[in-house]
Amino acid sequence: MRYNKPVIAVHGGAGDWYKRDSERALTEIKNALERGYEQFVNGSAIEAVVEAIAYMEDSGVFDAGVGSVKNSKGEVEMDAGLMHGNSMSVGAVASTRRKNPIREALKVMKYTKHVLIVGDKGDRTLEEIAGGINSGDTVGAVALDADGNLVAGTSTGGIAGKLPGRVGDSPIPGAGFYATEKVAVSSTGIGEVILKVLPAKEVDILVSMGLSIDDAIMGVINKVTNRFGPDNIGMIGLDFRGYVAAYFNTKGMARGVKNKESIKAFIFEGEI
Ligand SMILES: NC(=O)C[C@H](N)C(=O)O
Repeated sequence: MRYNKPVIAVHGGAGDWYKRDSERALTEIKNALERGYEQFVNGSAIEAVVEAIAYMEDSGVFDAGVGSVKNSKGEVEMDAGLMHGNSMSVGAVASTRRKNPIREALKVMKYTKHVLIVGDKGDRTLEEIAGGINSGDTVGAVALDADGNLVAGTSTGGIAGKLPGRVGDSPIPGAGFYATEKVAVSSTGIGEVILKVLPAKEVDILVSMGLSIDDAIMGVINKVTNRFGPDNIGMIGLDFRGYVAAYFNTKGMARGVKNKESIKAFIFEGEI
C-alpha cells in the first residue's frame, strides 16, 4: 500500500504470536510508531527509526533491549544495525550488553569509520565515544522522511539458548537490514537461515530490476520457504515512493505503519 511521506513502518518480530500477549504487543507497536513519527518534526528518518526501535527495546514485550532472550549461559547479548540509504552509511553492534543497542549502532555510524563493533571490547570502545546520544522478538523499523531519506534498522536479543558469542543476521547489512536511495528493509526470523539468503540485499536487487517492493518481499519470503521450509522469516520494507510491504512465513509478525493520515497495527492477517 502507498503512503504519503513522511512515513514509518515497524515490526516487533516474526514468530508464534499465539502464545504471547498480542494485545499488549499491538499497543506497543502503535506507541513505537507514534514515538518514531514525532521525530519527523525536527529530525530525519534516522531519528525516526532510532527512536521507534529504542522504544521497542525499552518496552520489554519484544526480544530486543530489556526483553531480550538469554543465551545458553543465561546471559543477554544483543545485536543491532542501522543504514541510511542515500549515503549508504552503516553502523552496527554485535554481542553488546549496552542498554540500547540501536543507539550504539547510531554511534558507530556517526562517530567511527567502521561498520560493525562487537563484544566486550567493542562495548568499552562505545563507552568512550562521546556524542551526547546516550541519554519478546527482534524489532525493526524503516522510515522515509519529507526529504526522501530512506533508513532501515533492526535490533535483537537473538535466539533463545544461543551459544555465547553467537551473532545472527540483525547486525549484518544485506541480511537483517538494508537501505539504498530506493528501498529500506528490515528482517526478522532465524538468523542462521537469514544469513545464508541475505534477503534484505535480495529485495534491493529485485527492486532495482523493476519489481515492486511488495512483489520483491513476497518473492524472497517464498524463496526462503521453498528452500528452508516455513517458520523462519519475516520482513518489512518501504520504497522511495512510500509503498510499504510486509510478509512472513511464520504464524504471525507484529507490525505497523504510520503517516499523517493513518496508523495501523497487526500481528496476524492485515495489510499495512
Ligand atoms: N527474533 C529474531 O528475529 C532473531 C534474529 N533474527 C536472530 O537470529 O538473531
